[in-house]
Amino acid sequence: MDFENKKCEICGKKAEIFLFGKFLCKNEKCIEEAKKLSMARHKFRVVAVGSTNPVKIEAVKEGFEKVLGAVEVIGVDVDSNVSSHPIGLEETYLGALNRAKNAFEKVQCSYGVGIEAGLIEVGGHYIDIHVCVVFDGVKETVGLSQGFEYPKIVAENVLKGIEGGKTAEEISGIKDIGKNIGLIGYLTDNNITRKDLCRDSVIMALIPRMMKNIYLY
Ligand SMILES: O=P(O)(O)OP(=O)(O)OP(=O)(O)OC[C@H]1O[C@@H](n2cnc3c(O)ncnc32)[C@H](O)[C@@H]1O
Ligand SMILES: [Mg+2]
Repeated sequence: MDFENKKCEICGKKAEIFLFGKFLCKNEKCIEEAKKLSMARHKFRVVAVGSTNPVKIEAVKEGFEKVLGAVEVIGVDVDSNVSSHPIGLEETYLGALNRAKNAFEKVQCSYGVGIEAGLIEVGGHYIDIHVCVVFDGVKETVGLSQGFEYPKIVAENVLKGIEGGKTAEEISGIKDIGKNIGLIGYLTDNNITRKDLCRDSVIMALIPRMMKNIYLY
């Protein structure tokens, strides 16, 4: 980036860095001021989630607040236009993208967000992964969660067309497990919950939207 003749947008001295969407000198006070101004820009924004699953809605709220600041999150029932338990990264991504775009169309919002859990196979192991897509009406950004290996019976049932959540309920004895701690919560004694996986995927999808990164994407 060319800093020739560029002035710090806070104090007017020679600019040496580009941060929070501003040319800045390296003075701590200027950097702090620019950070405050950039956060102030992210006042209440409406974010529409393409799901009514409380785990996903809460995860989107926490992920956005961690990265972009205060938001109002609304969950809406939309079609993913993929199977109920997608297999393969491509189909899972498509489900998340469709949810994000459909939610964006349904609600007057700044961002539409889709989170889709899918099953990916690697080396004969079946991994549960969450894909998040954030759509702003023009471009989408994408992120993935940590993945964990599904117990064999769960993976086999998904391949037979039985949603993972159903088998997960049988294994754990927890009704609607996909709408609370998730199979991952049961398997890890709540050290990691499904909300954590969903929130991670949201934060990953927001990296390209952080002020300091925008010009890199
Ligand atoms: O209402 P939606 O948004 O569809 O919420 P969902 O829980 O069905 O979420 P997905 O469609 O994205 O998930 C596809 C399937 O994967 C299951 N699933 C994924 N991760 C899970 C977990 O950690 N615990 C239980 N089920 C899980 C989920 O229950 C679904 O049957
Ligand atoms: Mg579902």
